[in-house]
Amino acid sequence: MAKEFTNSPKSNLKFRSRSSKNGDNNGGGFDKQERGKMGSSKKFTKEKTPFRANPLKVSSLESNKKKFGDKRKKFEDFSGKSSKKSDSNFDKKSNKGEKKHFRMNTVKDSSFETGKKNFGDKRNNFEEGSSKVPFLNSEKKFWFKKKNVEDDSVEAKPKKKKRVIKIDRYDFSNKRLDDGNVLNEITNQQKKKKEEQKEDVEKVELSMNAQFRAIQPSPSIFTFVEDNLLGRRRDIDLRRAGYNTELSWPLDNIPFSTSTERERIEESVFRNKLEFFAAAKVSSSFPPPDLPEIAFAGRSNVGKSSLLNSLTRQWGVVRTSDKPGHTQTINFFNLGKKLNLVDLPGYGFAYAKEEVKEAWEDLVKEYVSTRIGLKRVCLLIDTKWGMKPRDIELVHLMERYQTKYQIVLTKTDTVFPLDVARRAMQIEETLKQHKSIVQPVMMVSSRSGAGIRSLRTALGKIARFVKP
Ligand SMILES: Nc1nc2c(ncn2[C@@H]2O[C@H](COP(=O)(O)OP(=O)(O)OP(=O)(O)O)[C@@H](O)[C@H]2O)c(=O)[nH]1
Ligand SMILES: [Mg+2]
Repeated sequence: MAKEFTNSPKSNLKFRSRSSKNGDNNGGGFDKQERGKMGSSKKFTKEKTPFRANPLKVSSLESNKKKFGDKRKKFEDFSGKSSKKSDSNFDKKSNKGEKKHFRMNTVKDSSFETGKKNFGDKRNNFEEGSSKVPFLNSEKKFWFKKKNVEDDSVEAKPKKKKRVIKIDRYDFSNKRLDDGNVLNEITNQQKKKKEEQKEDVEKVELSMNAQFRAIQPSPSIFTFVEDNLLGRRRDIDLRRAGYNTELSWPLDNIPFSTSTERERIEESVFRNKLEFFAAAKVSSSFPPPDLPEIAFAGRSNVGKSSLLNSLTRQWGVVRTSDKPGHTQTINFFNLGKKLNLVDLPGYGFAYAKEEVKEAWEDLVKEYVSTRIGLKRVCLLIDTKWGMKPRDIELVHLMERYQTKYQIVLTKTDTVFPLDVARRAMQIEETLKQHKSIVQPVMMVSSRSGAGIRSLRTALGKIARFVKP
């Protein structure tokens, strides 16, 4: 049904409140639908006692009326046909006896005219037969049709491919660095890398361990280990073998021990009194080479000084310490005017400045390569860790200068007997091509005294062939 908007106070208020609710700005509160209706069939009638909410609107209406009112009258008078048309359009209310009409919008009016041309007689027919608004109906139909056509076209058209954007996870050039996610990604990647590196290191270590475990010691080495009670042993095993386990090693300071003590020193040369007689920081302060010398070389803390004490059973003559780098000079000891024992400063890890350590190393190298009267260098290797690059470096140096050297595995009491045998086997295998090496590899523990007797025997031979 065609609605009528009268300027009655009630209707006006209603209208305003609805438009303001919707927040619509279409022509001072008219929504689109209402406008369409208005353009097609609605009339704005002016009541006798109008109430105008908006004085501006009223003034504009009045001015419109002034502008077009007279012209329209003239036009109606001039052409009856056109006036009829205009009546059918605008003067629908004329049937109800209202006198004055005015247009709200001239543009709408013209569009209405064109609409009328298009729909022409049909509309008139409809108006006669039906009370519904024909233009609206036709518009609705048109809209439905349009929708259907759109649906068809959607079905007919091939589906558009989705645009896939590939993102490079490692490309941060286009991202803000202060973005938390990006930072998280970076830290995650760094963590992953570190873990991978750790795994790689572990793999290498594992493979080295696996290689070590695969070593099969020769029967001669293994029997030597067992005979000398080398390696970590239970007290009961040591007692059964005749050792007095109640004697701690510093108390075992008896050069001429009897069977009731731990072990008798059979090699006479080592029963002699051990006397310190020279220390050298530079090669120029080395003492004259009167007696044959046996030097003890090796990394810091490997147990050089302890071995000297253990060999002679004269604890305290050679100072020892659990702090690496304790011995900082080349110390010369005389043993019964038959043999000189030389305690060398350690190389590698030590609590000392780099320059100082380098100076020690150079001094040791100079000593082992140039010292006249040096009969043997005992190269001490920690049984647990094996040979390190600095040890190999020294070996090469001694090979070059044809200095006789013998490998002595120390601290054998810290590992299992089988591992002692494996380590000895491993070193023998790696150095078997070398010419200046004196076989076999010796294995000792200054703490338990295991293997010391065998080392005395091996070193005692050097003193025996020395002419007085
Ligand atoms: N378990 C065990 N510990 C030992 C053995 N020999 C030495 N040690 C210990 O190893 C540490 C270092 O001993 P040192 O004789 O001073 O070693 P070093 O090679 O002279 O050390 P630097 O003088 O620094 O080159 C000391 O705490 C000793 O008690 C051993 O056979 N077994
Ligand atoms: Mg020392």
